[in-house]
Amino acid sequence: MVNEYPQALTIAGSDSDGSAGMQADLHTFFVRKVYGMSVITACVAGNSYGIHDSVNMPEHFINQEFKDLDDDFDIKAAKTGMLSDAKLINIVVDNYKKYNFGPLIVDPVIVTKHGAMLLETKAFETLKEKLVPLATVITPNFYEAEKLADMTINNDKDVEKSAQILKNMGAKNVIIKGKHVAGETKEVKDYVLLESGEDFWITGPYYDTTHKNGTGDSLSAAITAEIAKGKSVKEAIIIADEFVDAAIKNGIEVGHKFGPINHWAATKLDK
Ligand SMILES: Nc1ncnc2c1ncn2[C@@H]1O[C@H](COP(=O)(O)OP(=O)(O)O)[C@@H](O)[C@H]1O
Ligand SMILES: Cc1ncc(COP(=O)(O)OP(=O)(O)O)c(N)n1
Repeated sequence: MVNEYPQALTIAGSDSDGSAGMQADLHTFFVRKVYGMSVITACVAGNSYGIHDSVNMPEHFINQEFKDLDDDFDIKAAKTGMLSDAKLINIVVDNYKKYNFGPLIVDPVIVTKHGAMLLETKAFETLKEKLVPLATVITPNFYEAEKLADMTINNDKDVEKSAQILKNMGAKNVIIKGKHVAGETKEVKDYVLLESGEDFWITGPYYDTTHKNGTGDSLSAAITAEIAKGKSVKEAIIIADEFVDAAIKNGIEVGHKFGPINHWAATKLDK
């Protein structure tokens, strides 16, 4: 017997410790029951203590990855992650426009929660001009929203304003992940602004844990998986938020410092 599963793509960097980047995306695709494929843009060497080196993939190799996937598969949705610099953003944008891989979920990865820069500062303008307008959904964290909207965010009204700025740049739907500071935050709040103009906040408990690497990757990958299965953007965002909440709440003990979230914890939420 041959089973059919929707196919989804991550266009992202590889994270050697498996907690974030493409590995977190593929863990997420797997437990959300979509078949995951990858276009590797860069490779990061690191572990639970931090990131220690990275290299970008050559242009000809990335072009070949896109071509090979297009030649053979029926990808229903795709997401972007770490793109390192303006050159990689342009390569990805050109390939994405050339092929049909469905709705694009843009996780505008700039910096990890432990402070490692994954995108050159001088590439911010290219990200805004070239990639943001292609986004079916864009998923910045608080810091990324400030950088992309070019404003300081002090309160909920500012979060809403930054989402509208991203929408005006061409992103169809926006989710801004709330600010959270260990020891201070009691509740996490993500703000959603949909293409229709409908907007809402998703709130949940803050888990004080050192095991939360890859939360943003997993959220955007779960949105991608649910859209690949045919869910609406609104349904996909709500399911993905629940999924990441359960994966943070039930962490797994791997490594000696900052560890991963537990994608298995959330399989019971499968819908
Ligand atoms: N400690 C936490 N407790 C509960 N939810 C969290 C926690 N950290 C992140 N989240 C949630 O995980 C998702 C990803 O957010 P975030 O960690 O800010 O993204 P990023 O990894 O891009 O910085 C959001 O839905 C956010 O609300
Ligand atoms: C290769 C690679 N890509 C992305 C990240 C950052 O992942 P993200 O989920 O956005 O952020 P953290 O929750 O891990 O801070 C990464 N670390 N490596």
